[in-house]
Amino acid sequence: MALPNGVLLSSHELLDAQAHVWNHIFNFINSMSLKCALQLSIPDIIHKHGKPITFSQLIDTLPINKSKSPSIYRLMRILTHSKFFIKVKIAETDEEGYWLTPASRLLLRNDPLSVAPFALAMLDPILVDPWHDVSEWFQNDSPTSFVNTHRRAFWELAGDEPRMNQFFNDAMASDARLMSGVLVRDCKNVFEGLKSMVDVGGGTGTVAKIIGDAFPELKCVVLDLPHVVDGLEGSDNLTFVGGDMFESIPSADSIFMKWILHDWSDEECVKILKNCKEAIPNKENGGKVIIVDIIVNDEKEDHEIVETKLFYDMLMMTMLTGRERTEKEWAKLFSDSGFTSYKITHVLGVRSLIQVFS
Ligand SMILES: C[S@@+](CC[C@H](N)C(=O)[O-])C[C@H]1O[C@@H](n2cnc3c(N)ncnc32)[C@H](O)[C@@H]1O
Ligand SMILES: O=c1cc(-c2ccc(O)c(O)c2)oc2c(O)c(O)ccc12
Repeated sequence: MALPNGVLLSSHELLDAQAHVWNHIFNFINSMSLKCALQLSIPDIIHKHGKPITFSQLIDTLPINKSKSPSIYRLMRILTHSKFFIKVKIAETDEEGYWLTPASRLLLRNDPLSVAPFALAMLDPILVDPWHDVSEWFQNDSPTSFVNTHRRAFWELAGDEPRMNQFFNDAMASDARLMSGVLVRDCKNVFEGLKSMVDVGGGTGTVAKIIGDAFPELKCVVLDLPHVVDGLEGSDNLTFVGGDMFESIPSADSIFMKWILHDWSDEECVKILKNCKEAIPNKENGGKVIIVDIIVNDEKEDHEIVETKLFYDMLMMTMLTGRERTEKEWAKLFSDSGFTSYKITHVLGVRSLIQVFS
């Protein structure tokens, strides 16, 4: 069979191509099915049930119009296919029931590590609408597609929409809990021996509290915008400072930045990193910047991991002026800011830990 441009394809190739296109057209159905299950609290219902739940038990518990029950079967079928639920045999009755997978355990609402707030924030129309206008953004002079759609920057809108602000802060805090647990468990050596650390853009201090508790000798300072840290209480080894990382960063022998640099352009990152360098006065004594962020590496990695990183890159492009970077691009930022060496540790899933030295 020939395509209009004369390329010859077998029937098999043609049908595969069609399936590939359809799969991509409907990719959003994965996201929206997930959103629907979260809004109906299906993971929580199964968790509360304490053992695999049969279809009829699930229907009895769900707050739905019961005439729609057969459609729940279809929702559960696609979410089982995408590994959010599994079907298992229930020993006593020989019936089948739905049970949670590691992915849906992360969607339980009251779990400290819950990704549910992040999912609900990212799938809210406010954050989905700008995706419809990306091509328009390419053609005009708006800084981001988000600004093009909403006429104001992300933070300005978060300030006016309490629902968005709450979702976003909860989303950041749950990731911070998940990640700091892994950091103090698997990356102890990175923090051992440090006397002071500033968590730049550390939000409400979730990471600093967990690291500070694991290393009581370490004095932690959280620097964030005044409206974020105003009124927050510190502790023996934790203080909050309201300020602007583009102006100056308090002095310490180490600086920590999680999920900061990917929000910003190269020029902005160099400004922040130069301020970090200024803040570390005692360069002989092991001063360093500790970065937790994505490194794009499209050659050696699993397809799903690479795709997730590229999703993040598009997210940063659409919502903010940031980007995800390859190791080479990171190295250039470090040398442009006056640092001499860096060391990468890959222990944090999609993200990496980078230590940067003066
Ligand atoms: C993506 S969040 C990351 C929060 C935290 N590091 C985490 O990973 O959970 C970015 C943070 O940077 C803060 N931020 C934005 N602009 C800033 C500035 N100019 N100076 C200091 N902090 C800033 C925001 O308030 C927000 O808390
Ligand atoms: O939607 C997002 C928005 C922001 C964000 C907005 C304004 C800022 O001034 C800032 O510093 C960060 O950051 C994100 C992020 O870091 C993620 O990993 C995922 C999503 C987002």
